[in-house]
Amino acid sequence: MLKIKNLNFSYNEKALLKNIDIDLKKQEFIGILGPNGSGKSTLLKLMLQNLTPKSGEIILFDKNIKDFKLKEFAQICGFVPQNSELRTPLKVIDTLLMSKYIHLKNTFKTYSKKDILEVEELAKTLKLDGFLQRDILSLSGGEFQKVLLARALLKKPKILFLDEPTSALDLNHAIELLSFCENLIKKQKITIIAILHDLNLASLFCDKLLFLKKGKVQYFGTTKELFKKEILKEIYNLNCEIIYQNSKPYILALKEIK
Ligand SMILES: Nc1ncnc2c1ncn2[C@@H]1O[C@H](COP(=O)(O)OP(=O)(O)OP(=O)(O)O)[C@@H](O)[C@H]1O
Repeated sequence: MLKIKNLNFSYNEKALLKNIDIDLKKQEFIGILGPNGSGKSTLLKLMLQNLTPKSGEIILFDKNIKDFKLKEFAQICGFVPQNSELRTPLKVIDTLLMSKYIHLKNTFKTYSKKDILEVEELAKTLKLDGFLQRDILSLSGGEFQKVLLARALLKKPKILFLDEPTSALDLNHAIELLSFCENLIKKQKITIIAILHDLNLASLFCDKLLFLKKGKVQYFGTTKELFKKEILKEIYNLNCEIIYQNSKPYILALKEIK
């Protein structure tokens, strides 16, 4: 579904992403993990064509992403950023309706009753219905993050890219949001590619993990394959114990004893 072939990227003269080769299957929940500064967001930006590789190819549904028409690419790929550039004082309902703009055939036409119903229905599912008339700038971090998710989903994307989607959420809301995303894989047959920092949330939700370190794909596999003490030490310099619960591995981080 998404293949990356020998991709290299640098912001300046120093190479950042080096010889990235990835082959991702559709309808999976893929987690991109790795230490701060390892290149996770940069890799996501390259997949979304916000950056251009120095060399290599990104192939989506058998087509090089640079050969997609911009509108088609924007329809296929939904993106939930870490911190949105949305700084305009807009109502939540207007922010959400704007994401339907991409589906309007005639851009002079306005939104239909069906669009408004769809927005209201999704808002209800995400427990955002009480916020539709609020200014987006007045929302809490967690509420705002859910608006960004709703905005991405209204485009009905085939792939949903999430950049630390739970960073502003407490554990209960994080699990709620990721469970909602997980259900989308089954119900709407989408693929999810998410940057996550929380290893235990990754264990709960991800089918596969990609561990980046210093701009290289160090490991790609399931949590059962990758959640090993030596691998986590190598990637994060983390001392930990691995605990199994319902056949899923969880990480118990340890403070180093000197
Ligand atoms: N526009 C830029 N110009 C120069 N360097 C950049 C730019 N954006 C990011 N970098 C650098 O590239 C490296 C990788 O950044 P990136 O944001 O991809 O890492 P990350 O793995 O997502 O980190 P984090 O977990 O901290 O969010 C970092 O050293 C960062 O400082």
